[in-house]
Parts: sequence; structure tokens; C-alpha cells
Amino acid sequence: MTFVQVPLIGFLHHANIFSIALTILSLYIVSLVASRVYNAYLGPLSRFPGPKSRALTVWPLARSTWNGADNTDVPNLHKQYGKVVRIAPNQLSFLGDGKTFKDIYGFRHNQTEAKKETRFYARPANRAPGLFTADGSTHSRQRKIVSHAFSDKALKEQESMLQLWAKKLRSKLAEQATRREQTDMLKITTFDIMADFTFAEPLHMLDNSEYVSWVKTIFGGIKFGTRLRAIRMLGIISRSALEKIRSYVPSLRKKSMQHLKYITDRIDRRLAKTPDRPDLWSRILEKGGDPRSTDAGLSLQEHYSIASLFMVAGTETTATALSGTMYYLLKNPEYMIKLQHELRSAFSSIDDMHLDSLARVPFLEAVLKEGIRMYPPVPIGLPRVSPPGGMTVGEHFVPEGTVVAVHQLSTYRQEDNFKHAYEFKPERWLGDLEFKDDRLDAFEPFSVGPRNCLGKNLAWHEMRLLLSAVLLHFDVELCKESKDWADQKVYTLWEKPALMCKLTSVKA
Ligand code: HEM
Repeated sequence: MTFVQVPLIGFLHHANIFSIALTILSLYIVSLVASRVYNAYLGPLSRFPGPKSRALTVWPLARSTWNGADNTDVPNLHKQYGKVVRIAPNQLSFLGDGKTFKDIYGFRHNQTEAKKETRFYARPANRAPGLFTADGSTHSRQRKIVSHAFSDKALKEQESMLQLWAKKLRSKLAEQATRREQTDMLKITTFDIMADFTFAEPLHMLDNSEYVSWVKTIFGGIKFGTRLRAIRMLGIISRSALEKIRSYVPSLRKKSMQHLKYITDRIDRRLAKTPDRPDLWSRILEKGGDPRSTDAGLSLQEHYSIASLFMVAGTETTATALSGTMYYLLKNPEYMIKLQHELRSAFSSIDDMHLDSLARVPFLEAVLKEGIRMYPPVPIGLPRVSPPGGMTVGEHFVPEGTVVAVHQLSTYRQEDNFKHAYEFKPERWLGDLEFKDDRLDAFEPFSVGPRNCLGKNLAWHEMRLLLSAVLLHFDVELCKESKDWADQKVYTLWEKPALMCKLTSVKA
């Protein structure tokens, strides 16, 4: 009797637990599906257009992010659905015009600003927030101190240094031109310049004509970080759990430690010396005081985070703008000839190229703006979260907690904003009547408001000088392997291959 009863009771007991678990799971799934469906069809964002698949789940957005397809998928959605698209259950993408940029990113008088969507931004390796990831009063304090390094006066002090780098680039290119070698040197130069400005020591990438492994690691990390973000979007695993997993993978832990050490060693060396000429850090120290003292405006850890940020935000972006502009000039030789003619008539050597005189060459300015419009260094939308009480973006009310962004590439590839949006037409920036209806105020590649690009003016000086120095001294030819160079994927930034060119020296 007992022999038969025990397994039967055990079986019934297990069956009960099993069916209870199944019921709970089914209820959970039903309520999840119901809330998704409600949110997609009746929730506060249901009045915004977009594919229902995206309103129901975040999977399509995660897939597009994982595949590096943000530069094709989001512009296509805007083409189909218009100025605002619901790209995920809780996320809206806007096309920029002067107003939407300001509404999302600008200062909001007597109202709370839309905060950065923190899950989007990678935390610095040492965990101390540095401008990008700092919030509220920490960000204002840091920005007040660091912006001192980017004032007109501070940048003017760097003029001769920038010219030295332009000359170095020129002689390196001249060697390669003599040997008829292919080259991608523009990109490398921006890294050397930033390291020189930040640590008062270059990376010697131009000298050795190659990337140092540290730079390769940083940019390999951006694709990896973008894919981690795609995984996090799904909500299956938390950010801290993913970070924990990362810290257990020895090769990733090693890379992260190497990166931190690279920065900390250089900043420690920089703080221990007084360079013979002021660099960007001189101005930061002047305003923020010695980080080792108790009343310092910036702690030592914050110095490390900010230096690390400079080496990412201030290098690849400028290099991207220069490479893109060069590519579109090479694809549109009539504009290349015109720009070379203007530069060669206005300047006879790099010594003549001063920051203010270069800023007065309208065609140079137009070419660079058009290069950035066609190939914006930050092509995606930088996410913000609608504040308590919600916010108005353009003519739309956006409920609180919604993630909003202006998608840069979609904005610049819109016929409503820019006539012949897919064509390189610098004359649109020079008042040409054919482009009189262009929305030039929709062009904000450096963003706007309290978190806009701090290095904007430095970037402009660098871009004008380096492009002009190359075109003054060389004729440039696009190599066959780079003819479709702009067909690239986007992992937060463009995944750009080398832009291979051949050069011929034209001036002694
Ligand atoms: C063509 C070149 C560049 C472009 C298109 C560009 C674009 C941007 C954009 C769109 C942002 C806003 C990021 C956000 O809201 O999350 C930003 C922020 C920033 N950029 Fe740039 N940038 C460029 C060059 C530079 C350079 C040369 C530096 C020099 C170090 C720099 C330093 C920074 C810093 C420090 C921030 C953070 C500002 C803050 O949060 O207060 N950028 N940049």
C-alpha cells in the first residue's frame, strides 16, 4: 500500500508545483503581451507613426543596432513615416530643424532639461564621471573649468602648434608622394594633435605611419560597446551584470586596465611637468587648480576621465569629417579644382595659414560643412529622456520618461531640409538660389545647448588647416579600392576603412 501511495502522492505534488508554475508563467506572458499590445495601440505614444513591430517590441531596434544598420534603417523609417517616428516602444526619433534640436538638447528656461539617456553612454574605465557621463551640478562644475581650454584666446595660443603638425603632415605626405605610396595620413594626424594637446606628448603615429595599439583598442571597443548596448536594450540582462561578465573575461579586463593605465601614466607625467608652451591642460589646471590639493576644482580621477574622453571625442570625429570631405571632393572633381584654386591663390605656405585667415575662406567653409552634412561624424541620434511633466518637441507633446533624439544622418538626407540631399553641393552654403529653400538651421553636427560639443572651435581650426595644407601642396587621386568608401556600417560612429589616396606634390 505504502509502496504504491508514496510515488503517487509525490507525482501529484510535483504535478501541482508544475501546473502552478505553468499558470504563473502563462499569466506573466499574457500580462506582458497585453501590456505591450496596450502600449503599442492605446498607450500615450500610440499616436506617433511607425511600424507596429517597433511599437510592440525593442527587438527591431536592437537588431538594427547590433547589425550596424542605424544609418540605413532609421533614415528609411523617416522616409516612410515622416518627421517623427516611434522607433521602439518607448523611443521617438525626430528629424532636426532649428526647433527640434533646441527643444530636445537646448537650455529650457525655468524648466527641467531633458537628461542624457545614461544607458547609452559608456562609463569611464575608472568610474569617475567626466563631462559625457557627468550629470547636473557635477557636469556644470566640470564644464566651467574645462571650457577655459577651448576659449578663443586659449585656441589662438595653439596656432603655431597646429601649424607645426600641418607641416609635419605635409612632409610625411611628400615622402609618400615621392615613393608613389598610397596613404591615409589625415586620420592619423588628429590623434597625434590631440595627444600633444592633452598630454604634451604625441603618440608618434605620424612618425611611424601607423596606429598605436592603444588607439586600435579604443575604437575596437566602440563596436563592441554598441553591440553590448543592443543586448542591454532587450532588458534580458542588466548593465551591471554585463559589466561583471566583462570583468571576468581576462582579455577584456586586460584591455580595460591597459587603457586606463595608458591615460593615467600620461596624465601623471603631464601633471609632473610644466611644458615650455601652454597646452590645453595648462588652461584646465589654471582654472581647476592642482588636482592633488583638497580644494581642487577637478579631482585626479576626473582628470583621467576627461583626458580619456578627449582622446575619443576629439580625434575620430575630426578625422571622420576630414576623410568624408576629402572623399566627396575626390568624387566631385569640379569642387576639388575650385577649392585648390582658391587656396593656392590665397596662401603660399602653411606659415600664411592662420586660424583667422582660414576662417575667412567661404568656399573652404562651405566644402567642410557639405562634407559633414553628407557624412556626419556622429551620424546617429543622441538620446535624451523627456523630463517629469513631459516636454514639447516641435509641435508634439512627448510624455515624461520617453527617450527622444534627433537623428543626424536622417536629418541631413531629407529632401525637405536639403535639396538634392544625396548630392555633394557646397554652393548650398553660399546662398545659391537653387538651394534657397534649404533648412540650413537643421544642420547641428556639434549638437546644441548645455551638452553641445566643447571642442567645436578646435575641430573647425583643425579641419580648415589640415585640409588646406594638404590641398595647397598636393594633387590627390582616389585609389580604386576606396571608390565606394562611403558604403559603411555604423556602430555609434562610422566603421570606416582607410581612405586610400595617391598624392602628387605641386609646391616646393
Ligand atoms: C568634427 C568634429 C566633432 C564633432 C562633429 C563633434 C560632435 C560632438 C557632439 C554631437 C557632442 C554632443 C554629444 C552628446 O550630446 O552626447 C560632442 C560633445 C563633446 N565633444 Fe565633440 N565633436 C567634434 C570634435 C571634438 C573635439 C576636437 C573635441 C576636443 C576635445 C571634442 C570634445 C567634446 C567634448 C568634451 C564633449 C562633451 C561636452 C559635454 O558633455 O559637456 N569634440 N561633440
